[in-house]
Amino acid sequence: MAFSYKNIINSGCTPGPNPSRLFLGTQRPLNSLEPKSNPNPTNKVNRVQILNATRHPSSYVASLATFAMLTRSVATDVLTVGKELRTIADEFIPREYQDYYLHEMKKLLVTKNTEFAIVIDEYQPQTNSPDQMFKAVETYLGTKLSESCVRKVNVCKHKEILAVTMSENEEIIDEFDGVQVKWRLVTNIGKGDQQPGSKRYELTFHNRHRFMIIESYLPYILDQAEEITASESGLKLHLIDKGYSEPKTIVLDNPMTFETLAIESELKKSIVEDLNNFRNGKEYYRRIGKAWKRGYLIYGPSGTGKSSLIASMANYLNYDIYDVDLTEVDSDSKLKSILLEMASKSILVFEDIDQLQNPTGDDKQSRKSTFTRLLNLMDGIWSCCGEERIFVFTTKCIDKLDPTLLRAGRMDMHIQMSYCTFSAFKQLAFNYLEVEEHKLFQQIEELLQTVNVTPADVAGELMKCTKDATKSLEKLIAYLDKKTSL
Ligand SMILES: Nc1ncnc2c1ncn2[C@@H]1O[C@H](COP(=O)(O)OP(=O)(O)OP(=O)(O)O)[C@@H](O)[C@H]1O
Repeated sequence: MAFSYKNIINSGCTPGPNPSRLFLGTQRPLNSLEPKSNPNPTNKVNRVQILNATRHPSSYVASLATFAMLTRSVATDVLTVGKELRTIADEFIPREYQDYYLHEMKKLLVTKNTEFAIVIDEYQPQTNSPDQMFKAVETYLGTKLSESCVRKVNVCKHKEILAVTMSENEEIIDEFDGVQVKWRLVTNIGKGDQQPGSKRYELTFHNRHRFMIIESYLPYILDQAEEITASESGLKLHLIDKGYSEPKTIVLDNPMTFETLAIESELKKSIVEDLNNFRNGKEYYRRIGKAWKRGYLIYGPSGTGKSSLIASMANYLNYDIYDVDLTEVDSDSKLKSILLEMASKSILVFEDIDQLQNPTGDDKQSRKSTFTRLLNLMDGIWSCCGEERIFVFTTKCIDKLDPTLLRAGRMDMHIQMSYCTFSAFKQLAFNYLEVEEHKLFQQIEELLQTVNVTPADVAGELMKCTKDATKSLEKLIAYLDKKTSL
């Protein structure tokens, strides 16, 4: 699980207001998160604290606590600190109290030195684009807030839901797998690479749980947030077009499903089976060492249901759709950002791909290079980021496509959307007129064998008179007759 763009602070290594940021995942080995030993563990300040203490046991503890905090900043090597403590205890603390003090001291040191913190910024430092993990944490913590407290409530216009968020500097304790963690929301003051006024979540927990937190808790939050979002607002359609900085997101309001999609039942069955295999294929993809993604090429004339099929897939899998207008995505970095920011369990759609490959007009060169970049990206490392990704390419004309794009591995399944067949018509008649059989069906079956009409054409005719099935079918027959005579 790669959290390549998450900032990690090891507070045991570098405490204080300006902690250094380390990277997890492929960019930095995990052992680099181990505390670094300090070359100079002794420090005069610590001794001053001890000398100022009174001889009362609790005062020693208070002073030693200060000592522990200061020592933490100069000597993170616990063994070295332990030796120092013994020397100090011998020198300044009455023998009968020494064991007690050392015991208390050890507790303090263990507590302070083993705290581990992860910072999740609102924006990614390089691109300034919103961080997915931040959004996920916000969504997840929204469900953890106590109802009795006063909260900031955001009303999202599109979604008509209330999003409850944490107040600044508020702390929330969460528990996962028996481990307690603490969340805090903080505003950045604009130091380093962060925008002033932007927010960050700080997650702290015991050092010994850091692998579990990174490998299980954070992915769990991502999953939970996705589920919460999907259940609250339905699926989303993210539109990525001109001037892309952040996708425009709208609720996907296409009710098309595999039940209502009018295509041959055998084809429908094979698509659903393929999607099931993909969705349940986590272990399989891991075992064969391949990124968990699948490419579909959907081709057919306008109005045969390519977009309807994509909506059916999204509704079936409960995946968001990212609709990318490649003609407007004019640089490598934009394409990379799209792929990186796309949530897992999503469908990335590139429509009318033949137009990119066979461009006409002034922007010929730039479109061609977009196409080449896309091919490279699909095969490259960027397409491996995230999991459960589906790529869908559509074209009205498969013959115009470069064979390199059709290669297995890029396009795992080719789906042809055809003109309206009789069985597709029966599905449409059921959708629009709620009839399964009718005396006019035979005539329509014969006509459909002689004329090419799309399901969109047929649907358009049937919609004209939905209250009277016979009248509606007669209108359709008249339309088909007219087409035949052309
Ligand atoms: N196979 C189908 N099953 C059910 N309805 C369909 C089908 N094909 C088309 N329709 C109806 O026609 C409308 C337009 O179809 P759709 O946009 O899916 O076609 P398309 O092939 O994507 O067209 P284009 O290539 O022009 O984008 C749909 O909203 C739907 O109402």
